[in-house]
This record gives sequence, structure tokens and C-alpha cells, in this order.
Amino acid sequence: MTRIVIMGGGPAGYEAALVAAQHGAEVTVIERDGAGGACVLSDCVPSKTFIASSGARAAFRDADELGIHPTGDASVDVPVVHGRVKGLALAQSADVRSRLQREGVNLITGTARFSDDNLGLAAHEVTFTAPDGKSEELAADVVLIATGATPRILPDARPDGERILTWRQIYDLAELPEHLVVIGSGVTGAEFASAYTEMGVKVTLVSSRDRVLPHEDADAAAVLEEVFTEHGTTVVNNSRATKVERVGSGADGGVVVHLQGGGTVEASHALMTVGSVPNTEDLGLETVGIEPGPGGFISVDRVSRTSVPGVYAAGDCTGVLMLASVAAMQGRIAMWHALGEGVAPIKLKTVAANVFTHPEIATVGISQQAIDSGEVPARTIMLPLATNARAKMQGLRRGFVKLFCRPATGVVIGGVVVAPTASELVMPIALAVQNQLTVEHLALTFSVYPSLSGSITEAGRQLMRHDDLD
Ligand SMILES: Cc1cc2nc3c(=O)[nH]c(=O)nc-3n(C[C@H](O)[C@H](O)[C@H](O)COP(=O)(O)OP(=O)(O)OC[C@H]3O[C@@H](n4cnc5c(N)ncnc54)[C@H](O)[C@@H]3O)c2cc1C
Ligand SMILES: NC(=O)c1ccc[n+]([C@@H]2O[C@H](COP(=O)([O-])OP(=O)(O)OC[C@H]3O[C@@H](n4cnc5c(N)ncnc54)[C@H](O)[C@@H]3O)[C@@H](O)[C@H]2O)c1
Repeated sequence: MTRIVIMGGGPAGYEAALVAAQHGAEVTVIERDGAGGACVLSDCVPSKTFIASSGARAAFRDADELGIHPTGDASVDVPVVHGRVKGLALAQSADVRSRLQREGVNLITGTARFSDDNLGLAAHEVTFTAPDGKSEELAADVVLIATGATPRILPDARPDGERILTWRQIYDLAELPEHLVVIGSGVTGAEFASAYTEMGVKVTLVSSRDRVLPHEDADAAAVLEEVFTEHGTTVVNNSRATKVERVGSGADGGVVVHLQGGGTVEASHALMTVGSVPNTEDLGLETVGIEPGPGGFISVDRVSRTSVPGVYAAGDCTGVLMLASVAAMQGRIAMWHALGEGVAPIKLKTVAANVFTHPEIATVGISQQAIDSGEVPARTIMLPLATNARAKMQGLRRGFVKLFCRPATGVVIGGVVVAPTASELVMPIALAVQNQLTVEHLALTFSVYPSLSGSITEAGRQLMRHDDLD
């Protein structure tokens, strides 16, 4: 029986474990914090739960336009919101734990590290250290490194859990910040800036680039900036934070953010969202002969192999695409490959992703930027939701659907949806991209009338009409 040891119990680790167990391997997952990993306990699941509460508050405000005037202020019960966030994370972690145990996976709590005596061995040794300090050696035919990543800390902006915070510390605050400065305008920064804005907090977003979400669709980012402006959220563009210091004390205390070039921003709290670093130190990688690449990430190929036979890596520690869905797929692929199953290499051009701002921004496939730069030839259409009957009924003035297809064949190669439920609406486009469906397939598919997804089939029709004229 193949002995598999998995370091880390996040989506990469636990999804891999499920596949390996289903294929009859003897699987041990070593996880130091809790089943589900950082994804479930401190990153993705807690943030999306918090965003669900902020979305409920936003719905109150948005109802006004529909003639519904909620009486009184939509106040936020912070202990309830934070309690719900933490409770749901723990419950989700318990679900993952019991699923793994049901499938026969041996899940142990502790820290894992390679301890091979010599390089180049066919099997590997992993030392597991329990929280009480006791350690044990496990022999493995295959090891999967799935140790995730940790918030990046700037030397002059060290989080203290009180005023200067990482996203993992915010749920311990007793009250909402009076004025939150969010530093870093990537997906994490944009999501928290949006959520706190919807919670009624004054927010300043410091972006080192010329716009929010520098790696996302520019038209989508422009919609988000418009929404921020409408709700009084300030975006400070082209500004890099060099230092965050605490000033004052007690209830009067706060932070001063120093910006490159001399400016400052004063606020009650700072949330650092300046990226993540992989958890690849202290793994004993040198004992198996793996040298991490730039930034400490472990290089893998498209079936999750590292440079060392029998050692695979998946998820955030590889830096491939830091998404739970990608981590899980990399983990599964690693196990299928290791256990000799036929496996297709991961296809990153078909990944669907969503930024959980208000409105949401969902993308799949080829980006507008790749088309504009001439890298990928495509025909494109962008339909504003303002022309969609259902959107009008719901009072949605912003948002759009974009669809991209191959010029000659009409095969759908990508799309963007900006809408309150973009994460759900992007699915038909993702299905089309994955299965190489054409705009005609979309165009001829019945969508419900009236529905936001009607804009997707309409986008297909508009691109098809163009096709016919070619
Ligand atoms: C705020 C935030 C929100 C996000 N929201 C989304 C989202 O909505 N959708 C999405 O797809 N992605 C989201 N992501 C990204 C997603 O959380 C990650 O891509 C995902 O967690 C990666 O999974 P993983 O298994 O690689 O690592 P992790 O989930 O980080 O799990 C790795 C685990 O390994 C453990 N570990 C580390 N070293 C050792 C060791 N030596 N021994 C034992 N255990 C060890 C860690 O403690 C951790 O528990 C979000 C990220 C952030 C920061
Ligand atoms: N909804 C989701 O799926 C979701 C949510 C959150 C994160 N993630 C993923 O996690 C990964 C990391 O995202 P992220 O946003 O945490 O990190 P990131 O590295 O993508 O963004 C961090 C941003 O902070 C900026 N920055 C760095 N130092 C700065 C400074 N001193 N002052 C001001 N700005 C500074 C960087 O230029 C960058 O734009 C991404 O791959 C993302 O897709 C996904």
C-alpha cells in the first residue's frame, strides 16, 4: 500500500487526502492548526462570512431605491458578527475533519518537517512534532507539501492585534473601527475595504498602484472605484506605505500611515493586506534537495511535481494561483499522478475566480488585458447590466457582462461579470470555456426571462451576429 504523508490540511492537503484515500493509499495528514487550514480557519471562510454580514447591511441601504425604507439605522452587532464568523469557521473545520476521518485518513495535529538522512532516496522521512513537543518519524513513499502561506509583514508596520492588524486579527476587535485604513489594494484589500464600507465604517484604501485591483479587469476595477467614491471611501492611489505607527492611547489612540514621498494618513486602525509569504521555511527542504524559488515558493510542474521524485507540492506554497479552488485541484492532481491514475495537467486558463466586493467581480479564462495587448486574438462584447430588464427591476445601475471568443470559430475563451452575484453568474461562461463551447451554444441556450443571466446569452447572440457577418 502506498504510504502518503501530507504536510498541511488546507484545501490542497485535504482534497489530496480524499483522493488518495479513495484510491486505497495509506494517508496521513499533518496539520498544525486545524482541519481546513488557513483557508477555513482564518482566510477565505471567515472573510466570506464577514462579507455576508456586510452584504446584508448593504441590502438595507439598497432597498431604499425600491421603496422599502427599513426603520431606524441598520446597526451592526459586532460581537454577533464576529462570533458567527469564528463559529462558522470552526464548524467548517469540524466538517472537514470528520469527512477525512470517515474516509480513513489519519489526521494528526502537529508540525511536519522532512528528515531524510541522505539525498536521492526513493522513500522519504517526515518528522512530526506534536504540540507537547513529542516527535515521531513517518516513512512515506510520497509526500505532498501543502503548507499554505502567511500574511506578509512589513518591518515598519508590525501588526499588534489592536490597532495594526492582519486580516486574521480583525475578528477579535470588540467594535468596528471608526476609521480603517486598508493598506494594499489587491483582492484581499479590495474585499475588506468594500466590506467595511458596507458596514458603515469610514475607509481609506492605500494602493501602491494607479488603481484598485491592479491584476483584475480594468473596467471592473473602475466600477468598484465608482462605488467606493459614492459611499465616501477614499482611494489613495500611487502611494506605498513605508511605515505604520501607533499614536495616542486608549480610546483616543490611532495610527499614522507614512507614505512614500512624504504624505500621511491618520486613522483609528490599519489593516495590512500587502500579500502573503509561503510557509516553506523550517520544512527541512534541504534534506530532500528542494531549493525554494524566488519569494520562497516551491516550483512545481502542471501535475504538481517538485524537482525531487516522490515529493509533490500544491496550493499557496507553490504560488501558482493563490486560490482555494486551484490549491484543491493541484492537490488532487498530485495524488492522481502519484498513484498512477491518468491525469490531465492543470489548465490555469480555465480557472474561474471571484472578488467578493460589492458588487462582485468574477472572471474566467483569457483576460481583456491579454486581448488588448495582442497576445490573444479575440472578439469581445461588453453589455452593461443597466440594459437588462431584471437589473432594472432590482435597481442595479452598475455592472456588466463581458464575453470573449475566438475570432474565426466563436469558441468562448473568457469573460467577466460584475454584478452582486457575479460568483454565481460566471458559471455558464466557465462551463463554455472549459468545454470549448461557442457563442452560438450560449446564444441558443434558453435563459429565464427576466434574469441577469439573460445578459450572458444576449452577449453570445451579439457575438454570433458578428460571426454571421464575417
Ligand atoms: C483574506 C483571504 C480571503 C480569501 N478568499 C478566497 C476566496 O474567496 N476564494 C478562493 O478561492 N480563495 C480565497 N483565498 C485564497 C485561499 O485562502 C488560499 O488559496 C487557500 O487557503 C490555499 O490553500 P492551501 O491548502 O494551499 O493552504 P492553507 O489553507 O493556508 O493551509 C495550509 C495549512 O498548512 C499548515 N501548515 C503550515 N506549515 C505546516 C507544517 N510544517 N506542518 C503542518 N502544518 C503546516 C498551515 O497552518 C495551514 O493550516 C483567500 C485568501 C485570503 C488571504
Ligand atoms: N476572493 C478570492 O478568491 C480571494 C480573496 C483574497 C485573496 N485571494 C488571493 O490571494 C492572493 C493574494 O492576494 P492579496 O490581495 O492578499 O495580495 P496581493 O499580493 O495580490 O496584493 C497585495 C497588494 O499590496 C500592494 N502593496 C505591497 N506593499 C505595499 C505597501 N507598502 N503599501 C501599499 N501597497 C502595498 C501590492 O502592490 C499588491 O497590489 C491572490 O492570488 C488572490 O487572488 C483570493
